[in-house]
Parts: sequence; C-alpha cells; structure tokens
Amino acid sequence: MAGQMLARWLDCGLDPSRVTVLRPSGRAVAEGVAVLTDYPEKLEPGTTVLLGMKPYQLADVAARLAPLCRADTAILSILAGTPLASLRAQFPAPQSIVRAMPNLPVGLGEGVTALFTDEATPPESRAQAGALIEPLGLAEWIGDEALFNAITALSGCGPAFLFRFVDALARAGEAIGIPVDQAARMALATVQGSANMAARARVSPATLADQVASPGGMTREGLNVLDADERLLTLLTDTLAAARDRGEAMARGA
Ligand SMILES: NC(=O)c1ccc[n+]([C@@H]2O[C@H](COP(=O)([O-])OP(=O)(O)OC[C@H]3O[C@@H](n4cnc5c(N)ncnc54)[C@H](OP(=O)(O)O)[C@@H]3O)[C@@H](O)[C@H]2O)c1
Ligand code: PRO
Repeated sequence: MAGQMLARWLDCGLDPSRVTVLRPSGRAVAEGVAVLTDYPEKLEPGTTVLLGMKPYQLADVAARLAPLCRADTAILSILAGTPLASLRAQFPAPQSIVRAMPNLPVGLGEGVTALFTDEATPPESRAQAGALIEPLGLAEWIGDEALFNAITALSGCGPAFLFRFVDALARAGEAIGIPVDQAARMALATVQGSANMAARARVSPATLADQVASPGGMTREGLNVLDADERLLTLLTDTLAAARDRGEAMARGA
C-alpha cells in the first residue's frame, strides 16, 4: 500500500532523494530512492515517517523507531485497526500523528484516503498531512475516530469488494454462455465505463440504474433479483460490517 502512495508522489514530482524506505527485504523501490534494511542513527529535523508495515508489528517497530523521533517528527500511519491513542502511546515525542486510510487506486491518483487526527496535532501539521494526501485522489477528514473502521471497510477494503464483483459479473456471464475471455473483458469495461459515468453524472447512481431499465424491459427483471428483500444491500451491509468488526477486534489486540 505504501508503495502505491510513493509511486503517485514520485509521479507528481516528489524528489526521490528526499525519500528513504526501510524494508527488511531491502528490495529496490524506485530510481533515486534510498532503501535501508535497518534503522538509521537519527532522523533529520521535520522528517515525516509513514508507517506502512502490518498493524501487529507496531510495538516492535516503535521500540526501534520511537527513540529516533523528535517533537517535530510527523507520523502518518496507514495501519488498519490501530487507534490514534495506541500510536501516541508508542510514539510519545511527535506532536503530529495522523491516521490515514488510503486504498490501492491512490497509485493512479484515483484513490480515497480517510484522515483523522487529534487536538495534539498542530493545525499546520494537519494541513501538511492534507497537502501530502491531496494528489492521491479524494481525501476525507473524519471527525469521529469511532467511524474509522467503518470507513476503512467502505473505502480501504472497497477495492477488494469491487474486484470480487467484477469477477462475479464475468463468471455469471460465463454461466449463461458467454465465452470466458469475452465475459471477463466485457465485465471489466462495463464497470469501468459505468463508474466513470456515475462520477460525472448529475444524478445519483440509484437514478442511473433506473435510467438503464427500460419499462417492461430486460434490466428491470435483473434489478428485481438484486432488489428482492434488499438482497444486494443486505449482502453489502453484512460485508462492510464484517470488515469493520475485524478492525474493532484488531484495535482490541485480537
Ligand atoms: N493493502 C491495502 O489495500 C491497504 C489499504 C490501507 C491500509 N493498509 C495498511 O497498510 C499496511 C501494509 O499492508 P500491505 O497490504 O501493504 O502489506 P505488505 O504489502 O505486506 O507490505 C508490508 C510492508 O511492511 C514492510 N515490513 C515488514 N516488516 C517490517 C518491519 N519490521 N519494519 C518495517 N517495515 C516492515 C514490508 O517490507 P518488505 O517488502 O521488505 O517485506 C512491506 O514493504 C497494513 O498496516 C494495512 O493495514 C493496506
Ligand atoms: N487492507 C487492510 C486490511 O485488509 C485494510 C484496508 C485494506 O486489513
């Protein structure tokens, strides 16, 4: 995930010599970006640290990283299910700690990133974090951290649910006789074109769905299946709730 964010920042003109990536594998990241496999001796004043490892690694990483941090080090965490209070407990020195929840299309500048911080983060640091995220796509500040896991379920996990939908649309096409390759191409292009159209439309996606459905025609019969007993809505509500609940459990250390 962090690699997608970095790719977009580099595409937008970030000087690679200003970036250092710490990763155990030491794998190269991009031309001009320094890669370390162990912690440096110090951090430069005003360094922004993006935490992009797995959430369960927070304590181990903080044990090495927190002693290097200063009051003017800014922490940006993309760790799912990891509350700001946990980050503050692990990183006592930095004033600026911001939670960000990006999704994978940030690499194209077409992502969604939710942001949350607390009163301890100075307003100018909050603005800096917002400016950093802005080229990644839609950025949404969240007022209530209690919603962060729900928002993660919608936009952070959302691409996976959409990819599953595209796959299922193609397989359903195959199930009613369309050749497999053709069904895959047509499902993806249908979702891409429809998403682009919905993004530009003056009316809601719900209205657009009705506009596709000619009275007495084919689409309405299909929509009736999705709408019966709110099948699709129930399925997606259950999907988001399960993802959200996992975030809540992670926050409790499970
Ligand atoms: N995937 C998503 O769509 C998504 C969306 C939003 C947020 N997130 C969050 O992003 C984080 C990473 O998820 P991911 O899917 O990107 O996983 P990932 O592809 O496995 O990336 C994890 C990264 O952490 C590095 N790493 C492993 N151990 C480390 C250590 N001890 N110190 C420093 N870095 C270490 C790995 O380095 P190597 O490559 O060298 O092994 C790798 O670059 C998670 O906290 C997740 O909640 C993910
Ligand atoms: N990937 C992370 C997870 O699955 C969080 C959002 C997307 O936990």
